[in-house]
Amino acid sequence: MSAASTAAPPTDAALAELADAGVATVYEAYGRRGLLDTDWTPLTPGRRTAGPARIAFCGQGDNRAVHEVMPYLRPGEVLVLTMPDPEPVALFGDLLATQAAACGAAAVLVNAAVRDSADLARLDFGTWTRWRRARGATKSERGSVNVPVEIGGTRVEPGDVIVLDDDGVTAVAAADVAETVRAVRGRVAKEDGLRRRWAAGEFSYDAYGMREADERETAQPEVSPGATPGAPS
Ligand SMILES: O=C([O-])CC(=O)C(=O)O
Ligand SMILES: [Mg+2]
Repeated sequence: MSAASTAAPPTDAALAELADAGVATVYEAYGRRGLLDTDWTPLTPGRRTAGPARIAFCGQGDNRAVHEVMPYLRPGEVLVLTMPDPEPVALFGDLLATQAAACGAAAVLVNAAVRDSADLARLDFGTWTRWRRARGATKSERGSVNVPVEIGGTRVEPGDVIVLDDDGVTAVAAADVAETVRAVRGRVAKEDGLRRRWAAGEFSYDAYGMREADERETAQPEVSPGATPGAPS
């Protein structure tokens, strides 16, 4: 995503609109960009949320950077945790989650494992993780905090808006949030209109001209190259 530092922080209203629209709609409205294109498990299915990224890039199998990033975490932010080569090591559990809750995190995204997952599921914020695994992280490598990272093929900068729901996770560059909210509104209105038509019995196959094109193609006799139309083959 683009440089976050120059963009004004997103408004609560913009974040609420992106969260309500959900991952698939935001990703489509953003021109099919920003998807953190890998498998995510939400610990509390049914939840939709959005917030600016607060990032810790951990050492391999190590969560010292998660401890280091915690004092930076602000209300409404999405804590993003990753490591060079994601593997099922628990970077995050109940005790770190208790700190994130006290800071007012909107969500936690763990590109590794979490543990104590039943406790995490009871908290006010949602946790999205690659794996659930008890395997413990070391606490010795410094890592980096408040740095860009790449997750699921998408570069995420601190402050980019992360949108999370049951479908997965997508990101919008901080500088593109206002424009994306407008595009999301357009898409939601368009889909509302289509939903009404489909509910009334109309078919997209007809409305999109697919049936007509298919029938036209079927009606045309197939002519093999070099053959004389009408001549027996
Ligand atoms: O301590 C850890 O490394 C992770 C954990 O289980 C917790 O935060 O409760
Ligand atoms: Mg624990």
